[in-house]
Amino acid sequence: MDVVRLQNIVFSWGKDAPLIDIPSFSLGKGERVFLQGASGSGKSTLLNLITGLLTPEAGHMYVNDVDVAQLSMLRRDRFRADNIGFVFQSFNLLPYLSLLDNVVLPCRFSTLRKQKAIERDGSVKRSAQRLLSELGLASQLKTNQPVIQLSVGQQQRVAVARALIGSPRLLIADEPTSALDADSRQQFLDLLLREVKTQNSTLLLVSHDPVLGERFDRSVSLSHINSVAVAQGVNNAA
Ligand SMILES: Nc1ncnc2c1ncn2[C@@H]1O[C@H](COP(=O)(O)OP(=O)(O)OP(=O)(O)O)[C@@H](O)[C@H]1O
Repeated sequence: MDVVRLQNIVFSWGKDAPLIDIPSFSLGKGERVFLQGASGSGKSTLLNLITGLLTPEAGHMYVNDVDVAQLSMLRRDRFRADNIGFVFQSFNLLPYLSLLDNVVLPCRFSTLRKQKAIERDGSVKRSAQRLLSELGLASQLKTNQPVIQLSVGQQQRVAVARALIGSPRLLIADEPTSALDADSRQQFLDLLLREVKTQNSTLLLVSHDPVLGERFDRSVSLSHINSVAVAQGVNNAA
């Protein structure tokens, strides 16, 4: 079964010519896909379309067989909270909350993820503790300090635990390794790929670092799936 299926998706920013025109693109259940492309080619825009933060002008955007673009904004927000975990370049953690409080947040917004966390670990708190321990943050968990006191690499792992709690079917990661050095990048990827596999979630990760692509089930270049040629882009993903 496909977790994500795009059909004839067209999107433009304002009155500009289309940036995205994708006849067909899909992600299978449990598949881990690396997305690369020139700077400015529309990778982040595509991720925002898949998550329903942006609405296409035409086409169908199915996530778990639900056409996200057809949902009202309220239902889209609920659908996103239930089904999609995010890891952003800037983490988007709440700096003065503890690591545990940051990780449990998605379960406050999604009853489905809360139920799944409870089914798996007995409680949301225990699920957050398990993920943080598996991600190497057991000692930080004991002091449960505000995330602002953690290193960049540690904050990144908190962001991964938050994205994974309640086993969302789809994980979206936009340049999640850009703040890390080469060794830390590989370690971070080890953790992310392992956890995603354990949960049988589908992963779509965007990065400019083509070396990381070797670790994925499939590597996709946006220019290969997008009919629009973006001339102004600087191809730093070659
Ligand atoms: N909010 C916005 N309003 C108008 N145009 C936008 C907006 N966000 C992005 N764009 C434009 O869409 C194009 C694609 O941007 P996007 O961020 O999706 O590219 P990207 O491939 O993720 O780039 P990068 O690799 O540099 O992060 C750019 O020309 C950008 O200026």
